[in-house]
This record gives sequence, C-alpha cells and structure tokens, in this order.
Amino acid sequence: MRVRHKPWAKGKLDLHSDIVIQSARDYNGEWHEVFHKEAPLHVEIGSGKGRFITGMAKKYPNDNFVGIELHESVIVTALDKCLEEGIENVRLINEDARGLTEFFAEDEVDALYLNFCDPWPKNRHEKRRLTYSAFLAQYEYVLKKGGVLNFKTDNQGLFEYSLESFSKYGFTLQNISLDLHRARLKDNVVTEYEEKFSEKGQRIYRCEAIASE
Ligand SMILES: C[S@@+](CC[C@H](N)C(=O)[O-])C[C@H]1O[C@@H](n2cnc3c(N)ncnc32)[C@H](O)[C@@H]1O
Repeated sequence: MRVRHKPWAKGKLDLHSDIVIQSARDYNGEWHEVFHKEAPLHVEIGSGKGRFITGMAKKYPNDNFVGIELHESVIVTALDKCLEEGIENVRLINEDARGLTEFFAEDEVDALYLNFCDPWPKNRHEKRRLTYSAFLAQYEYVLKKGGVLNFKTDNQGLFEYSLESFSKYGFTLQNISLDLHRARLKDNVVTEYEEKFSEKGQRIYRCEAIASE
C-alpha cells in the first residue's frame, strides 16, 4: 500500500481525541464507557480509509465500532468520514493491531473484521500475515465464545493459507465464498480495496471463522 506523508494528520487526529482514542489501553474491558452505551462491539483490523467501518456503523447504528489502523495518513481519512457524516458509533485507534489484547479484554469483542490485509507472499514473512497463528491467538482471546472473525481478501494464496491457519488453530469455518460478488450478498459492505480489485475483475474471497466454545 502506498502511504502518502501528511505532516498535518497527527495534529488533526489529536484534535479529535473523542473519536481517535489516544489511550486505548485505558479502556480495556470498558469500551462501552467510550460509547456511553452497552452494545455489541465490532472491531476492524487495518481499517484503512474507513469506508467499511463507517458503512457498517451506518448500517447498524445501535452497535459500537472500533477501527484499528497503523498509518495516521490513512486513518485521518476515516476520521474525516466520521466527521462529515456525523457518525457517532465509531471510534478509531491509530496503533499497531499487535496490541489487540492490550486494547480489549478477554471475551469483550462480538465480531472482528480483517479486510484485504497484506498477503506477505514470501514464506519467510509468514509471521507478518495477520492470519498467522500468533494473531489468531489474540483474536480468540478478545472474541466472545462463538464470536466471529470475518475475513475478506482478493488474494487466493492468502485465502488458502488462512483457511488452513484458522482450521488448524481450532476456529470453525462457515459461509465460505470463492466469489463473493458473484454471490451478490446483500449484507456485504464494500471496502476501498474491495472496490478497486473487483473493478479489475478479480475475485473476492470471504469466510467466517468462529471462535471455539
Ligand atoms: C491493503 S490495506 C486494506 C485497507 C482496508 N481494510 C480495505 O479493505 O480497503 C491494509 C491496511 O491495514 C493496515 N495495517 C497493516 N498492518 C497493520 C497492523 N499491524 N496494525 C494496524 N493496521 C495495519 C495498513 O496500514 C493498511 O491501511
């Protein structure tokens, strides 16, 4: 992904600390306080420019949504979407998702979303893939029992690797699609990368992995 340097982004994120949560660790186990309401908690990892998380938040206005994104120059666009559209049920964390179990308590999250994460195709980079077992351990920890990890990618190699990784780890797989857009799922909220890839005629792969009971 090309990341443009935006020197002003940090200042803007700091200015809107009611949406871009600066001290995510302080809310571990207490995210309902940030939203001022008890509601199902959805978390997207690598939320990029925020089209998915804001789209979901509009679709499910009674639920709470958190997007985690590493790059400030990208997450600032997600912040703009929240501000421009007056979305009140989204919070953003500008940090590395490796800190997931520091941000959220055991069994705190109802659903996780991993959309078009980097495939890291070289074998020696396996540990960087967000579906590598060390990440799955974190997902299982924060997800409620029976909670769902929703995964989408355009990359066949990453999809095959991830199905095996989920299954080896003990997640139960369901709703596997090898061509999501052909299936025309009415509930699908399209991400920025998803639109780009599907316009190029690439297939979109999707599955749900359920945390063990
Ligand atoms: C290929 S983009 C996909 C963006 C968006 N999910 C979409 O589908 O349009 C992957 C995003 O994940 C972010 N990312 C990668 N590794 C991350 C990590 N460890 N923690 C947080 N964000 C990460 C990148 O900065 C990038 O914005």
